[in-house]
Amino acid sequence: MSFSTLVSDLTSRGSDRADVRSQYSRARSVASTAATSVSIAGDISSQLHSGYSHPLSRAWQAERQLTKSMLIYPLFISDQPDECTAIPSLPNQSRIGLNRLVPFLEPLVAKGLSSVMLFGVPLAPNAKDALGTAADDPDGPVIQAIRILRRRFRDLYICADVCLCEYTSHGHCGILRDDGSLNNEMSVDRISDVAVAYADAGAHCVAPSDMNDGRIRAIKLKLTAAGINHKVLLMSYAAKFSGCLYGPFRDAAGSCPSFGDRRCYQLPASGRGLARRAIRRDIAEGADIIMVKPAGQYLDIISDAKEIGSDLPIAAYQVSGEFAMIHAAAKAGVFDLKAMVFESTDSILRAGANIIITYFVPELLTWLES
Ligand SMILES: NCc1[nH]cc(CCC(=O)O)c1CC(=O)O
Ligand SMILES: [Zn+2]
Ligand SMILES: [Zn+2]
Repeated sequence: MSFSTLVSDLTSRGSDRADVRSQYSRARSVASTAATSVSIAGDISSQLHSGYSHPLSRAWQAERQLTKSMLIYPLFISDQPDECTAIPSLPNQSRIGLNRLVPFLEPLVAKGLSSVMLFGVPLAPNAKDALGTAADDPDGPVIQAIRILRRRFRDLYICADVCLCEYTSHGHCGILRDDGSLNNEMSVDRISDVAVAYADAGAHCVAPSDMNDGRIRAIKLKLTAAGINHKVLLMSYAAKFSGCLYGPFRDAAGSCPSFGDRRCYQLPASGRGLARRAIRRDIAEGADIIMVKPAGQYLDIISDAKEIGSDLPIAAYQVSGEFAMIHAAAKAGVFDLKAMVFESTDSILRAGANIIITYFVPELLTWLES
């Protein structure tokens, strides 16, 4: 670090004057010793502070910069057509009914929104049962939303999350045996039917988040049998970790399990090897996109996914808990919201993702404008 960059670093960090003065004199004494002991010509490779305080020269350091086309915005579609209810644990996010969907999205599409991920929220009494029947109800929120969006927004890319937990009475991501454990075979059969129903309604991409073994292959086979495989991408939530970052989502979607937890089908936080196996397995089964979720706490897994799936797009889901944490910390004055959001998305891109699913999409569309 040269003397002048050290000083400009110190001043730009906003230290107060006295502080800067004392650090300045310390820097000067360091610099003067350095000047006598280091030959400038002999050690050029140690000089990394070559003037990147300018925003453009900072931007040039990035392998990839965030663009609007990398973003997918998650939406909670309610079965109550006129609903537009704020979700308390997810700042600025709402549950939206079918009648509110187009006016809600119009300004975002005008700002460059390119893709959404749909989650259905059945609120009607008796909407939930043991088989998650409402998941592929042709009049249900997801299938209807897909049809409306395809008709109204010609260029919008529509992804549909595929799972049963929003629709099952027990809140688990599949069909259960009498002893309460997941019946993998029945679950995969049901999940793959739901995926085909969403694809058939016009979803460009189906994204199974249930984690049942063998679902990627089953979905591919059924899409092929239905003659629509050529129209739809299959995005696998391949490396999905169980933890405490999904709480606000479960509030929003009403998908909290009524007993037990998701530990038998979601990965343990420490399970890097398991995640690598799941990524390899899902690629072998025919996944077109590999997703890692959550994002910020699992950057190494994103980088593993990029290495293992070097020929596939890699998506990262900055989940509800990450979003809520960043909001809460910004509100508490820990940092500036915008600066932190870009720091988080830069980290996700640096780790190797090229698609980011995040609740910050509306803000990012505004910030990426300038
Ligand atoms: N299969 C449900 C599902 N799909 C996406 C998320 C999490 C998204 C978020 O927290 O933002 C979850 C929650 C869960 O596994 O309980
Ligand atoms: Zn689920
Ligand atoms: Zn799930």
